Amino acid sequence: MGNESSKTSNLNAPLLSLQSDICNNNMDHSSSTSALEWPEEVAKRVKLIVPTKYDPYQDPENPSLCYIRFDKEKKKFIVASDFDTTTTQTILDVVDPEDIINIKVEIELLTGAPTSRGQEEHIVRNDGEEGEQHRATNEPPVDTLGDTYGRAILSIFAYPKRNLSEESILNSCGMKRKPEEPFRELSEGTTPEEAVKSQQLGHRHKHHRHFRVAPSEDMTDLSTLVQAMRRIVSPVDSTSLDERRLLIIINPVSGKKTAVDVYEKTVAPMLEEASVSYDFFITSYARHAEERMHQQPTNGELRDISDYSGIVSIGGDGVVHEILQGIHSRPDAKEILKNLKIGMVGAGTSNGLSATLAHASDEKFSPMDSAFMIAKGKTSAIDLSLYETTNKSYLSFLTFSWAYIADIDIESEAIRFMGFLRFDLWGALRVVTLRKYRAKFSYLPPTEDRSTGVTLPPLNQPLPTDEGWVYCEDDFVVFWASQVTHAGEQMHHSPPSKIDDGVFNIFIVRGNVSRFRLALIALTMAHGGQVDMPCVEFIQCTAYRLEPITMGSFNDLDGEVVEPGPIQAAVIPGAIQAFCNP
Ligand SMILES: Nc1ncnc2c1ncn2[C@@H]1O[C@H](COP(=O)(O)OP(=O)(O)OP(=O)(O)O)[C@@H](O)[C@H]1O
Repeated sequence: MGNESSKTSNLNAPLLSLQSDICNNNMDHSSSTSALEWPEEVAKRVKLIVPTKYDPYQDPENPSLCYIRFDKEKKKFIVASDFDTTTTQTILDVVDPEDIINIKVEIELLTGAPTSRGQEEHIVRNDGEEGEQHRATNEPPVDTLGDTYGRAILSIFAYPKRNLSEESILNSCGMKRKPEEPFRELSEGTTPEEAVKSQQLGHRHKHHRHFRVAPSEDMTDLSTLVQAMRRIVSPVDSTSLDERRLLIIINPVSGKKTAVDVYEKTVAPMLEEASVSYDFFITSYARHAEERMHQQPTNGELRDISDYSGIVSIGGDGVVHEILQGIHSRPDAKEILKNLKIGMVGAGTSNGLSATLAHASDEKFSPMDSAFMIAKGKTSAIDLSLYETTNKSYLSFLTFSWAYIADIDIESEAIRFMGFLRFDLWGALRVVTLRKYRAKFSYLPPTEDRSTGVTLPPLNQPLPTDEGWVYCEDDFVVFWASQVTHAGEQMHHSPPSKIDDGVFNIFIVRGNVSRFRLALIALTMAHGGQVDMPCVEFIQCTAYRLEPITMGSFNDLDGEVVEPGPIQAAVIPGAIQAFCNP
């Protein structure tokens, strides 16, 4: 367990002459109103050199200048040749603050006499992008090292959605990147809602911007500008970015065994760009992640998880399940849940939590899109639930299934090598060999106030008769209780669910269903098409108890087999924060 590695990004090390406030992240996030306060006069004074990719023919001895302004109405940063929006100007670039994970001032070190050129004298570049080279350092930006001197680079680390080429970013905001063209309003017939919607498509991809700052005696303006930009980029993140420290848990055997690759190529580089510190470890055996959650001795080489602001898993839902059971076993579980944030980068077979968080945030499902949400740092409360079987209790985040779905999930383990296809094949088999299971099912419908959870009597004691509980006994084919919309990246099985609605949505098909109808339901449930079909019910409740009469199925909690027999559950509303942006 001692094989944990630590990464603390130092890319934001303070520049001597710029004062640490340019580079540190101690931002005042106290109110979203202050987030939109834009230092217009200061921004006019910060002159940037137009990158050669925008103007390849400019004179390097006398380069053109540009400025960053903030369009409050459209909520976009605009890089333009002029500040005056009423006169002719060139819009060079438009950057959506929502796409930005960090803004830094870095120093490019050069040798030789300072000139306005210097492109051919660059030293190192740290992000592997095309364009002018630079590197982050805490060296001073003046000539203090013999013939070495530095110049400031303003870097914007952004991940717009893939379908937006540079041109279409501009178009979606109604601004074309034509030289000498005045600022344009949204093109005819395009509503602001449509422009926003057009950005809700596509995967994210890396599109960073680097601007050389024109030499200036006074760097305070640059500091003020960067801080204002940062406030707009993350106005409500109460955790200072400096305080963020994540524990990344990687399951190398999840799904197609890509988790280590996903970490190295996608997650680690993005966290470093976002200046997030983190420790990571690769699991060596089943339940390794669960063990890691146990309290660490204070003198040990590992940090206790209470020292982290968040835990991120790279793998499947099984790792998240382990993480939650590990936390659940601690005496300080309540405190941990209150303070910890969780994130998931799906690299397993199903990836239900990751797909649900992406869906709730209008993001696509992919490692890059999930890593973006984690690096961006926005969080929202999600519900968890407490399940109890005869001898054990569990913290759950995803689904409980019994009968048809549990049989498919657990029995198809035998053909695990087939990936997600295993569920389709086993599903078809189970339609042919249809099984019905009898059970007593009791549930508590939600009331107006869902902010506090329900406390249930022990499983061996009767439920109250006078508090609105509904009781039934029936044959069931499908019994699938969810707190998430997706049980997997290709399984949008519970469209009525919301991550923080304080209820279970229980998808039920009773024993009177025909094979043909069940086949239709099975074919459509991957995209939620079963919702309005005959024989399909969605029951909302804040707590329930299931007492199987026909034995033989599995109790499948979050994709893991738990103790068979009677089971009961209650929602824990908004129990933990998750990295997402609903
Ligand atoms: N190093 C390891 N060797 C063997 N098993 C491991 C190791 N690390 C974790 N595990 C186990 O692997 C199991 C499956 O992991 P995980 O859920 O990440 O992948 P998956 O089953 O492919 O995805 P999903 O749960 O989304 O369907 C977990 O139950 C966990 O206990």
